[in-house]
Amino acid sequence: MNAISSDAGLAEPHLAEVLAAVGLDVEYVRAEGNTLYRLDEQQREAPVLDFVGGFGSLILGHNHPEIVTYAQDLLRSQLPIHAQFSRAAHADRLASALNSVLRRELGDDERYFAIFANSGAEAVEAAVKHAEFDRSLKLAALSEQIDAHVTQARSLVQGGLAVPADSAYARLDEAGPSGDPVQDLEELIAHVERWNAERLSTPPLFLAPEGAFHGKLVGSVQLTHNEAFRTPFKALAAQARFVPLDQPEAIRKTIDAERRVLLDLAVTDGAVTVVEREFPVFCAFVLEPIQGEGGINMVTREFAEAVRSACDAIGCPVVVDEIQSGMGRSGAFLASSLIGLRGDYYTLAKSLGGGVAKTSVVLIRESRYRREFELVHSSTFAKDGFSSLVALKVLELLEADGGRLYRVVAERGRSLRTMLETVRADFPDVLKDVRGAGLMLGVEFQDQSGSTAGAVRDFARSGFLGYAVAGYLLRRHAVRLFPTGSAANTLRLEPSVALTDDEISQLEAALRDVCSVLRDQDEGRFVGA
Ligand SMILES: Cc1ncc(COP(=O)(O)O)c(C/N=C/c2cc(O)cc(-c3ccccn3)n2)c1O
Repeated sequence: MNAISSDAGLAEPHLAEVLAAVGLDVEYVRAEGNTLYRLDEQQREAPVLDFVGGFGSLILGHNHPEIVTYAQDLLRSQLPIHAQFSRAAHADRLASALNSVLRRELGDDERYFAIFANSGAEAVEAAVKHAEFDRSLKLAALSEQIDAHVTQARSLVQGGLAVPADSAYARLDEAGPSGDPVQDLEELIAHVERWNAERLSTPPLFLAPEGAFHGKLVGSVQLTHNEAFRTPFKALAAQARFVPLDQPEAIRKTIDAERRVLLDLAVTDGAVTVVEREFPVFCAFVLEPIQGEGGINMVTREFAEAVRSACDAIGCPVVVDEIQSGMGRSGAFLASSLIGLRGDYYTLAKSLGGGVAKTSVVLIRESRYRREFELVHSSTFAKDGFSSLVALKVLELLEADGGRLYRVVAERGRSLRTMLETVRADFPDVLKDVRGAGLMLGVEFQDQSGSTAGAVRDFARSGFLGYAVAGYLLRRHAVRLFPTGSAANTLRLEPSVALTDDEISQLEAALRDVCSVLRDQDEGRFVGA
């Protein structure tokens, strides 16, 4: 491994340089289950135990035999993969199957409408677009109500049946009635229309927890907390207000701080008054029940209840992003069901494609769904026959035998977590925390900025310790883990449900070794080949 050094005043190393420097830039030639294969110096296949798991895309593992065989049979059958503007029977069946799973998991019969896409971020974009479509229709209805009230007030004043109330003049900062109630009302109406026009032109806001990751496309990247990903593109899309995951009370404070009203006219007992109507500033609250890219952070039941309560109070939809935590990875189909969080929208992707197809979906509960949205949103490849049928097969495997695989995920997750906790207990000076649920776990390493091992110190100070540790584990133990851009000291573990005790033991030996090297501050071993 080539150490990197920011002490020498070199420009900050880029991730690609770091991956190469620590030996992570490996080409893999085959994959199955939890194993990737590289070629060694003799061009022979060498196994690598993979805990990255496609960043949560492989709950069934690499190239699951039933999925691969099914995909091969589909292609041989010459099924229509792209037959847009026809009855998308396979996508409809997939939507129906997803509804059955949600009905089972959520325990109620409300229907969810499916909008399919091709990637996780695209599903989030569709969710954001639908939420804004819904907000814009609400605003249009509110504006129509206000226009009707203005017309009514104008008719009554012109008919001598009403006059502006004294309190109305306070809005105009005027001494009082001019003697011409018709003229006074017109001034009042002009004030109301100016006020409302200014607010109606205000872009919406989103709410998301600190540490959020929802993709890197134009709209979704503004819901991603990592400033390096988000701030260069701020000008392109509506902004989010981020709330700390450990401060549920911050949600209402943030909402209150952004409160806006529209002005309306009311006529009571012949007096025209100005009344305030809530302006829907927030378009949606978007959150992951278990933050992945943010470093495996759990949303608590308390935070979930605060989100639901605050959003219900302002009529704002809750978008539960299960793109990484869903599809059984937590030990339930939806990780949010483990904390009692009921979404108005759910996004799914990654493992929905079974490790061989690319597909995603946003599911919107019927009471929130705007059917007109389908006329303004589409995608060439979404709902394609191949991906829809593969996703159906994935659901069939997950739901088989009364959800046996979810129970296996929970049991394998307990075994993996027990091992990680044991290693952390033996190396408290090296491992800081173990977090997560099911087979979505994270191990946070202690800061090593003060290490006497120069390379360890440099990597830690450059924010690349996690990648350096990952490089050591790959080079020395043929075990593959990664940190994420937003939590560089936390290695994430997202293996498939096929995880074996031997694979857990192999990981344990690797972790104990690297923890010993860090505890001993043994630079030679850390950077060795
Ligand atoms: C909750 C959630 N919502 C939307 C998305 C976006 O999905 P797409 O990537 O399919 O567009 C993701 C995709 N996750 C990507 C991801 C998740 C993660 O935990 C780490 C890394 C990553 C990628 C490269 C280097 C290091 N880390 N990438 C997600 O996890």
